[in-house]
Amino acid sequence: MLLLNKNRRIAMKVIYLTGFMGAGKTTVGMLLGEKLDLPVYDTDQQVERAENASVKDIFSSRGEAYFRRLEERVLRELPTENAVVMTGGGIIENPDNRNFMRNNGTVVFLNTNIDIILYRLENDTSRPLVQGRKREEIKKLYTKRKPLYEDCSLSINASNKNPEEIVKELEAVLNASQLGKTE
Ligand SMILES: Nc1ncnc2c1ncn2[C@@H]1O[C@H](COP(=O)(O)OP(=O)(O)OP(=O)(O)O)[C@@H](O)[C@H]1O
Ligand SMILES: O=C(O)C1=C[C@@H](O)[C@@H](O)[C@H](O)C1
Ligand SMILES: [Mg+2]
Repeated sequence: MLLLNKNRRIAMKVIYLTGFMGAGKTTVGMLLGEKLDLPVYDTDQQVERAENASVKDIFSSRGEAYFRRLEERVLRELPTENAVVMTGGGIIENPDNRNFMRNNGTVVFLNTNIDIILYRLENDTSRPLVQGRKREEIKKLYTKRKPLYEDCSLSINASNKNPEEIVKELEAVLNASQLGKTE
């Protein structure tokens, strides 16, 4: 049975949180993990741990392709049961990653309006794909990726809501989507 009530839970597939940079994956994921009493993992943090370097430094010293290979590897090394996994914003660009997440868990797209995201990212210096880029370029990347986020996921409207409201809605949607399913 896949139930989101921790008192009744036997086993649960991983909840993968996807979405653009700044969408709120880490904020919402931490809260969701707390509420469901599940461990949380963040693929960016796992990559950083594996390399003992920041995402920014990995991009600048080894390049994006190298980062993407590490990202693909850590995704596969993480638990595939009873966990919340927050993913890097670009993880869905790789179709193998989308299939992996779809096959191993419930994929949730945190759908946050691009204007809110741009506001949040305005003074960011930690995200290599934001730094030095014009708003229009970031918007273009978002537009290119949006169908990929939507492709594999349950979509949650995360704009103009506080993290608690998003988690509440997420729990309701996940419970509804899992009703009647048994394993
Ligand atoms: N629902 C929300 N309402 C208001 N602010 C939020 C909300 N969710 C997140 N934030 C704020 O937006 C910023 C980005 O959030 P967060 O780091 O959780 O995004 P992310 O999706 O994990 O980004 P990244 O892809 O870069 O890891 C943070 O400053 C966070 O406090
Ligand atoms: O959107 C992206 O491609 C990225 C998002 C971040 O989470 C990091 O994974 C990295 O900065 C790349
Ligand atoms: Mg994050």
